[in-house]
Formats: sequence, C-alpha cells, structure tokens
Amino acid sequence: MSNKKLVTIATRKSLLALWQAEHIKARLEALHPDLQVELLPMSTRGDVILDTPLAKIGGKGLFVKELEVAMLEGRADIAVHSMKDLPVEFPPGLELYTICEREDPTDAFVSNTYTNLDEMPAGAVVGTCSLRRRCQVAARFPHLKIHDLRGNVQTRLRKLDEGQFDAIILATSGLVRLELEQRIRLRMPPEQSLPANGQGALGIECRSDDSEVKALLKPLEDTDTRICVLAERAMNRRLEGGCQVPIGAFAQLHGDQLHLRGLVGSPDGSQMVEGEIRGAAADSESLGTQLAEDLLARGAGEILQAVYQNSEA
Ligand SMILES: NCc1[nH]cc(CCC(=O)O)c1CC(=O)O
Repeated sequence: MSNKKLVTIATRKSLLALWQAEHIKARLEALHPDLQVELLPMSTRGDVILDTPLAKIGGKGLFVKELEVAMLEGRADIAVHSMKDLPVEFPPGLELYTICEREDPTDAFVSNTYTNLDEMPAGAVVGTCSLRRRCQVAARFPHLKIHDLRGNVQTRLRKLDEGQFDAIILATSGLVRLELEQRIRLRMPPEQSLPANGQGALGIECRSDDSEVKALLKPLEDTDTRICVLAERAMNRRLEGGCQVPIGAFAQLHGDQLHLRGLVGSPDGSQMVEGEIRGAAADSESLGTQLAEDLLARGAGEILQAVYQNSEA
C-alpha cells in the first residue's frame, strides 16, 4: 500500500496535450518524491468538431470547458494548457496559478519543397487554420494562396505530405515537443509571423482554494515567462480578442525592459495594423493595454468588428 499523495491532471487526448500533461507529471514527480500524478484524458467539444473552421464555432474555451468541469467536480485537480488556447477569464472557483518556462514561441514554416515563404512561386498553396497566420501571409506574400487546414499536428503534417498544400505553418513548440523538429524548414522571425499571445508557454489551472496543490505547483513557475505572457494577454484582453482572432502579440524581456509587439489584421491581409511598445517589465500588463489602445486608435477595432460579424454569419 502506498500512501503517496495523488494529483490528477485533466487533459485532452491529442498527442500534444498528452505530451504536455506527461511533461508536467514528470516535473512534479521529480520535484516531490512522495507525489503520484495520474492523467485523466478527456474529449472536448473542440476535439469533436473537426470540419468547421474554428473561427466559425466561436472558439472561447472550446478546448477547456470539460477539463474545468472535471476540476470543479473534484475528478481532477489540475489542467495543463497551452497558454495561447486559454480564454482570458476563468470560471469562479478556478484560476490560472502557474505559468511555466516558455519553449520557442515562433511559428514554424514546414514544407517538403521550399525552405521559406520567400521562395514560393505565385499560386503556391499555404495551409493554416489560424486567422493570425493567414492575415500575415496574405499581407506579406499576396501572390500565394491560403487554404484552411485543421486537425491536430499529425493530421496537418499528413495533409501536407499528401500534397494538399505546398507548405504549412505550425507552432514551433508543438513540433519540438512531439520530436518533429526535423520537419521545421524555418523558425519564422517575428517580423514575418508575429506569434499568438502565450504561444509556446504552458499554464496550469487549479481550484482557487486548493492550497495543497498550489504548494506543489509553486516551483514550476517561471517569472520571466509570466511577465511576457501577461503583457501579451493584457493586449488581447483590451482588444476583446478570443483565441481565434487575427491578433499577434509577442513580448521579450531584455533585462528589466519589456519589448512588446502587436498586430491586428483582416484575414485577407488587406488591412494590418502593427505596433510596438517598450517599458519597465514591472508594468507589463499596463504596457499590453497601452499597446492595444494604440492599435485601436489606428483602426484595429473596425478590423476586428468585421471579423466577428463574418464569423457569426
Ligand atoms: N492552435 C493549436 C495549438 N495550441 C497550442 C499549440 C502548440 C504551441 C503552443 O504551445 O503554443 C498548437 C498547435 C499550433 O498552433 O500549431
């Protein structure tokens, strides 16, 4: 009989989600020898609806609701999330307690033919399901075609290999975690593809009143990542952006100075508002809000309004 303390992680069943949950399980068990961590794999609505562009099924919390119910009902204690998929608000009783060290935040260019978007000829087809990636490719490479690409990382790579696309764009971090790094032709610089808020970072959600679990999670916290991700999320929140929006937000720390870049665009690339701000890391959230206000003053609100109206149709 073992009387180890048990912590249960609610997780989606995709390979990436399972990898992320296993990763946190391994880190927690290494930190706390008396702890046993189990996974509770679950399906979410976002995993079930596979054939509709995500923007059309109204993405807020699409991949997290079932996990949150499991925590509230006590069937699980924590959930491990990709920060970029997380809604801004949490249900009463739950909170985002830990933000872990960020993996490479860039987007990855993946192709069996080309090494870079610059090389692709007119009419070549790029696959992505993200409005943010679509808008940036369309604005910077107007001669390329962009087609929707959904599914988990393995499905997307299979569709590329079957020849449905000449290139696809995925998060670098997801490919690295799944040991698919060799598929990456280029880690795209932020000037070419500004990442989504939170991209590459994992967050851990738990019950607000669970001080025992919080004590176990505490050593997983990464302060620098938190500062950057909070700036990015504050920008998104001020823009009232959900998780499926043509918004890029990317912060970097240089000592105690934060550099935050932001972008809002129309999915067809015809309009794009870009901006940046620098300031003290201690003011990260306020820098995010200020940059959002700068973008709004330059037309970002009208662009987003048009996107939301289209996705309700
Ligand atoms: N939108 C899906 C999603 N959510 C999180 C990741 C992995 C990257 C991360 O940890 O931010 C991905 C895959 C992708 O965008 O290619």
